[in-house]
Amino acid sequence: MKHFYHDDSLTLHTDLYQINMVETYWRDGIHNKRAVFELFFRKLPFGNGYAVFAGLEKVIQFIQGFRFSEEDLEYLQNEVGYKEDFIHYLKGICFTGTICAMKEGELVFGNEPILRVEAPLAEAQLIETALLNIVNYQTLIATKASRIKQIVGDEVAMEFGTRRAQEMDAAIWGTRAAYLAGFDSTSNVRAGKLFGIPVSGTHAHSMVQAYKDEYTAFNKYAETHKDCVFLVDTYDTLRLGVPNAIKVAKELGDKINFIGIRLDSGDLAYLSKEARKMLDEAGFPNAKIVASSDLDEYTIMSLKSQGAKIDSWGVGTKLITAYDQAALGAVYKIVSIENDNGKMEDTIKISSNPEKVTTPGLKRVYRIINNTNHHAEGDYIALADEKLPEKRVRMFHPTHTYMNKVVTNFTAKELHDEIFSKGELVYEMPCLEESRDYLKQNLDALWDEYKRITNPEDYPVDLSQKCWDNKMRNIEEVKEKVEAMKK
Ligand SMILES: Nc1ncnc2c1ncn2[C@@H]1O[C@H](COP(=O)(O)OP(=O)(O)OP(=O)(O)O)[C@@H](O)[C@H]1O
Ligand SMILES: O=P(O)(O)OC[C@H]1O[C@H](OP(=O)(O)OP(=O)(O)O)[C@H](O)[C@@H]1O
Ligand SMILES: O=C(O)c1cccnc1
Repeated sequence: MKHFYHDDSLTLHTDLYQINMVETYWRDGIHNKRAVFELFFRKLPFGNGYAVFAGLEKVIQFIQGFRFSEEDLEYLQNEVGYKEDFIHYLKGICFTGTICAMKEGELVFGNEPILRVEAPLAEAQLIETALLNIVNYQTLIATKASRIKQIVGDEVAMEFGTRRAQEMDAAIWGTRAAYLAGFDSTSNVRAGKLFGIPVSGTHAHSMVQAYKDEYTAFNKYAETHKDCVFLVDTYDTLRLGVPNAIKVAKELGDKINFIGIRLDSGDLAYLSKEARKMLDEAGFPNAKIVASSDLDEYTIMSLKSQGAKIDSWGVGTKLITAYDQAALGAVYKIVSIENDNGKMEDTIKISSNPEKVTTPGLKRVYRIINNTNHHAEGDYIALADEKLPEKRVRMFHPTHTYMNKVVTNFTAKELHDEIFSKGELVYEMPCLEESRDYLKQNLDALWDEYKRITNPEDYPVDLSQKCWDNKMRNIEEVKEKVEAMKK
C-alpha cells in the first residue's frame, strides 16, 4: 500500500463481498431493484428467556453518515482495484430507503425481525455488515446487563468494565447498553459525557500502595473528596482495611461523607458480613458495602443466597465482554425483491435445518397483550398487508404446529416504528432515560416464567396463518424448481 488513509469514514465498515456483489448488481443493471431485508437472531443468548434490543441510536448515526468519502473511493480504486466507472457510481450513493425497527429497550425473541430495511438492493447490501455489527454487540450486552440487574434487584449495579472491554468503542457502547438495561452508573467518564449516564467510582489499590498505608491514603483522599468509599482489601481486609476506614471516618466526622467501603477480593460473603458488623458497631449503620471482583449474575446470586451484606455491585469483565457468550448471532436475510415486472416477489432460503429456513415476505410483528392481566401472550408475525383479527387470534408454533392456543380480549401492539422513510430520518429517538423506562415497563408485562435466568419457558413467537401458508407455498415452489432441474 502506497500510503495510509486517515479519515475514519464508517461507510467502508463493511465486508468486501458486499461491495463485490454491488459491482455485480450494478454492471448487470439490477442495483436499484427494491429489496427487503430483515435483521433477526435465531437463538436467545445466555440461555435467557428474552433479549433487550439496543443499537438503534448508533444505527441512525451510521445511516446518516452513509456516503463514501474521497479517501474511501481513492482507497477502493487505488488499493483494492475497482474500476473508475464503478467508483463513480459509488460516489453518488447514500441511503434512500426505508428502515423500520423496534424501539431500544424492546424485548426481542428468536426469529422475529428486529429491524427491516426496504431499499435499492445495492444500498441494502452495503449497510448489512455495520447494522449487524452494531445490533449484535449492543443487544448482547444489554441482555447480559438485564440478567445481572434482575439478580441485583433494587440494589445498585455499577458498570466497571472499560479496562477489560474489547477496545474503546465496545466500552462506550457497551456501557450505554448496560445503562439502558438497568445499570445505575458507569465508571467511564467519556460515556457519562456522551450519554448523560451517571458516573461513579471509588479508588484503586495503587493509591493505597502509593501512600504505603491505608490510614494515610484514606486521609489524603478525604482531604480532596467529600464523598468517600475506601478500598479495604489491599493488605488485610478485616485486620487493617476496615479498621482504618472506620478510624478515618470517625476522626473526620462531618468533614466527609463516609459512603462506605469496597471489597475486591477474598470471600465476599464472609468479609461483607464481618465488615457489616464492624461498621454497625462503630456507629456507621448507613455505610454501604460495595463489592467487585469478577462478578456476574451467578456469583451475585450465590453471594445473596449466602446472606452477603453487599449494597452495591461493581461489574466489569463478565458484563462488558459478554463473558459466557461471545456473540449474539443475528443475521440479515433478504425476504422479498422486485421482479422484472416491477412487482415485489417473496424469496426464501431453504435449509435442511427447519430453524434456518427463512420466512418470506414483508412482515409486521405484533405483541399480543392480554387485556385482563396486561401480560404478553406472545409475538405474532403477520404479512404486512394482512388485516389482524380483532377479537380472536389463533397462535401456533411455526415448526411444532400442534402447540397452539386461542387468545381473545387482547391488544395487538405493533413493534416496529418507521425510522427512515425514503432516506429521511422520520423518527424522534427517545432519550436514554425514556428507553430505560420503556424496558422496565416491558419487563413488568412479561411473565416471571420468561424472566428467570436459568431454564426459562419458551416465549411464543408465532406466524399468522397467512404468513405460514405463504412460507409453505414458497418452500413447495422451490422444491418443484429443484425437481424440475433434476429432470
Ligand atoms: N462467597 C463467595 N461465593 C461465591 N463466589 C465468591 C465468593 N467470594 C468471592 N467469590 C468469587 O470468587 C472469585 C474469586 O476470584 P479469585 O480467585 O481471582 O480471587 P480474589 O479473591 O478476587 O483475589 P485476587 O483479586 O487477589 O486475585 C471471584 O469471581 C469472586 O467474585
Ligand atoms: O472484576 P471486574 O468485574 O472486571 O471489575 C473491575 C475490576 O477492575 C479493577 O481491578 P484492577 O485489578 O484492574 O484494578 P485495581 O488495581 O484497582 O484493583 C477493580 O478492582 C475490579 O476488580
Ligand atoms: O471506581 C471503582 O471502584 C472502579 C472502577 C473501574 C474498575 N474497577 C473499579
